[in-house]
Amino acid sequence: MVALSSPACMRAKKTKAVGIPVVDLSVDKSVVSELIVKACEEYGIFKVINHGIPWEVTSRLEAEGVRSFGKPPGVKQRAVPATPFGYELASEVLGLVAEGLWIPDKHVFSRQIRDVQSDSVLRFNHYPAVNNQDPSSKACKEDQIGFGEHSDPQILTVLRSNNVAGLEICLHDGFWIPVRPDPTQFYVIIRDALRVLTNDRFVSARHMALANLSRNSRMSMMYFGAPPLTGTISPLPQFVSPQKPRLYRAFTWGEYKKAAYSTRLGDFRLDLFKLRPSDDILDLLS
Ligand SMILES: O=C(O)CCC(=O)C(=O)O
Ligand SMILES: [Fe+2]
Repeated sequence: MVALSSPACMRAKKTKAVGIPVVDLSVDKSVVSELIVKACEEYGIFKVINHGIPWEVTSRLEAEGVRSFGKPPGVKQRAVPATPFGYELASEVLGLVAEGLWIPDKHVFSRQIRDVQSDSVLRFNHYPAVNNQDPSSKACKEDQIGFGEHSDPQILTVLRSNNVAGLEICLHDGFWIPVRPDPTQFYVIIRDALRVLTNDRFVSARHMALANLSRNSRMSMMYFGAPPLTGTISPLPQFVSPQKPRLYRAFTWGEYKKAAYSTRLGDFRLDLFKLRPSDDILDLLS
């Protein structure tokens, strides 16, 4: 399946040489948690190293993914129930996020994905190798989009790809930067629900994947950490003040998921849940 981009992303893309933050999980917790918070505020994405996930686990899962796809052409996606891949790492990162934000309840975020009813999934994307195309061709990049511009709706993503490039991230200032593939490490991407919980203190990075321009196929796997369908997503009191009024009404993950599936990939779905100055906050909270 090819996920087409919305017209909004057909504008010219700018790129700049900026590195994505790297977080070493083996160093002192207070240092790591501070770095993670900074990365979530400024980029909405970071790379984790020294994560403790054995290489055999990742490569076995990738081999399963490759087997499950077969060979027909086109970008394909396959979602399966979340396995331990990504789950432990996501929980650890969310604990560190709470610590870095000085929230006394260290499980305030990780609880959302640890619930037995959690709606988390594991997804494989496959971008087949290109055999008949000159990879250096000057074709417009927008014609080569494999997975269009979007932000992910859940809490956070743990992404790992093989050694073939394709993922790009949009920074605050509208610059797009390529995310260098690193099969031994993981990227963590902040998603819309975590952005809402922090009342926009964190950014949910818009990203896309280019169609494969390489002679090797690209395989990415992503753990999407999500709350249960009935789980409430609402700015936490710590992030709301007279200076920073509440930006969103409370909604359930089920509601947001429905909105995500009934809008186009590139739409800014959070706008549907934004409070307007005329909204009566007391009505919305009751
Ligand atoms: O395949 C990739 O690298 C990214 C795909 C993606 O953003 C998604 O599946 O949500
Ligand atoms: Fe995504």
